[in-house]
Amino acid sequence: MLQLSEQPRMKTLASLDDAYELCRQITAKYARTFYLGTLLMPEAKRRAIWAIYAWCRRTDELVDGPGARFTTPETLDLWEGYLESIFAGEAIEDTDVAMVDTVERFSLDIQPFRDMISGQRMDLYRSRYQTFEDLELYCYRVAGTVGLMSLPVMGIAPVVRSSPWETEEPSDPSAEAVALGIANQLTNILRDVGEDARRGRIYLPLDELALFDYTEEDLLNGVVDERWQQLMRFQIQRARKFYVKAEKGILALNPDARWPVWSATMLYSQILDAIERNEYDVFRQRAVVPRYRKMISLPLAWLRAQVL
Ligand SMILES: CC(C)=CCC/C(C)=C/CC/C(C)=C/CC/C(C)=C/[C@@H]1[C@@H](COP(=O)(O)OP(=O)(O)O)[C@]1(C)CC/C=C(\C)CC/C=C(\C)CCC=C(C)C
Ligand SMILES: Nc1ncnc2c1ncn2[C@@H]1O[C@H](COP(=O)(O)OP(=O)(O)OP(=O)(O)O)[C@@H](O)[C@H]1O
Ligand SMILES: [Mn+2]
Repeated sequence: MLQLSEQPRMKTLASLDDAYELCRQITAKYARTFYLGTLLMPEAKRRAIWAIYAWCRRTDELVDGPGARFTTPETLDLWEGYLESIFAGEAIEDTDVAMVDTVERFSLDIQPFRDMISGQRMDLYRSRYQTFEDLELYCYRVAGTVGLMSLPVMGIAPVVRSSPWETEEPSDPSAEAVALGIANQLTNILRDVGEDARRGRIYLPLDELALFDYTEEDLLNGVVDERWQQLMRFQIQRARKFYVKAEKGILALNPDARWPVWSATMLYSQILDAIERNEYDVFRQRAVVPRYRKMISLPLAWLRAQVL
């Protein structure tokens, strides 16, 4: 459970190596899908991603973790104050020591971090989304921001391959990084519909439920029928469009970041396939990607990173 220290400046902080080690441990413990991806990165980038992950995880825990019931808007104000300190070069807690270093090394921008906190604020007062526009804003804040935070660490390739006869839109790495975060978050939402419903939360847009003649009550009761399956097909199709947009951005990344990002993308998007295999029952079974599928994804991602 995250506890904000009350007299932060009184204690001795971790060394830089110990702080990064702590961030690695947090990532290994919680990021079942992404940790594998980070292991494929060069050391300096991998450490920075662990520091960012640990900060994101701690932010998420404030509203989603075991101590969440003690979190108020004031807790998030305090957390935002800690963030400002990190960007001013001053660590308050042990893992911040790694963040201060990462922020300086990769010249990170504070705005996506602030935006993530405002996304967590939404979770404090909101448990319903009327339209996809509302939901997309939430997804940008809690996950699209991760793309913007990670992009300077991953790095953009010096030369982006393109040809004069190219008719496609040019790549916009920031927008594509945001798209990957949104794709992941939509996947996460679809996988966790049942778990969230048990906490009284519905992330799927209510106007889209209505479009398929499916009610909030149906969802809270875990009804799986033709209406639900149609609704889920629609949601999965939309999430896949975000992955397609994101894939273009991977090509623009520095070559040493492409394999890990391809891996994370392929691993995470396969959760959608698992939902389909479960015939859209996200209430009684958790959609998981089998180990053997994860294992074959890594060499496949490597190949894509070489040729795409
Ligand atoms: C290699 C890689 C993809 C690294 C990014 C790792 C990172 C810094 C992740 C932070 C995740 C985090 C704790 C976010 C807080 C809010 C939250 C919980 C969002 C959901 C993540 C799911 O994590 P979870 O721990 O629940 O995972 P499990 O399902 O339990 O396995 C999210 C769904 C959001 C994750 C969003 C991303 C990883 C965005 C990735 C985008 C990029 C790396 C940009 C790449 C650049 C281009 C141009 C495409
Ligand atoms: N503080 C914690 N201590 C121990 N285990 C935890 C803690 N927080 C989460 N977990 C476990 O880590 C796993 C990943 O968490 P899960 O994906 O369900 O939540 P989340 O990532 O916070 O959700 P979301 O991505 O929707 O915000 C879960 O199996 C959960 O039991
Ligand atoms: Mn999780």
